Amino acid sequence: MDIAQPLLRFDGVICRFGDVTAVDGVTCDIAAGSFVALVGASGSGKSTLLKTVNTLVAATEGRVLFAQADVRDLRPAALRRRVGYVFQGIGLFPHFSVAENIAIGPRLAGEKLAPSRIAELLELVELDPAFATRMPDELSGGQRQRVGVARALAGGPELLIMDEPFGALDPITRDALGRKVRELHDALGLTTVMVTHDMAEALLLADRVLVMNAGALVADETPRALLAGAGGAIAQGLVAVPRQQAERLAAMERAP
Ligand SMILES: Nc1ncnc2c1ncn2[C@@H]1O[C@H](COP(=O)(O)OP(=O)(O)OP(=O)(O)O)[C@@H](O)[C@H]1O
Repeated sequence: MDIAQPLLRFDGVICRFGDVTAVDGVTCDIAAGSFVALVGASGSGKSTLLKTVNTLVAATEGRVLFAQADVRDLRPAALRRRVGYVFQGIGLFPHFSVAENIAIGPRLAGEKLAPSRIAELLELVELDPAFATRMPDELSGGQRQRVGVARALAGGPELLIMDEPFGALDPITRDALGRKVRELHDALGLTTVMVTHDMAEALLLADRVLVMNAGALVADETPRALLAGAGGAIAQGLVAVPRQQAERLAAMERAP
């Protein structure tokens, strides 16, 4: 692939649902190999924008290009294979085993995953391969999310898109899984776009942070630039939350 070309391009994307304009003209390139966090207030259009990538939502206007092809022109099976996703509300199939859940994408594309590949995927997300035969309700929330990540990686995707993947987890599991995903991103040479409500998570995991407000992109900065004050008032309002928490904790430590 031409390295000058982005892996993902949002080109004037607008998404309307009746009277609501959820995404209001987003234009942005995402380079291969980058880890991008998408943040912003509830209802700002993050999930909708992400869903245009795997065509769960169709752009009303504009285009989404994946490796220079309009996603609407790609065969769904090919798109599913090349774009792994972990989405809020799209959990594991409860009546399928862990192995069957992980293998579902390739199976829909007519390919059977070997047990050794399933074991390898479980090991990638630090689960014992013996989990393959378990049912989802026999797993903790964190383990289920790990299986969700393994499922997203099963087709050997180039792009990983994640919508609040760690939202329902306790802070320690959330931190561990976030680091694991960043490690997998680096090791597998992925391109990752992750929606998160947690600015600290975005700053710590991503190379680049996109901030949405009322359907529009209002900031596009590196974590370092955001911490140095860049990005404007909305971005800085989000950065202030973890910064003030850290300052309050530091003040408590200093207090007699
Ligand atoms: N299928 C839909 N039908 C109608 N309106 C929708 C639909 N999906 C999203 N919306 C609306 O579009 C706007 C943006 O929603 P979206 O879920 O993209 O925001 P978000 O930034 O991801 O929010 P959150 O952080 O709460 O998940 C909201 O006003 C929402 O109600």
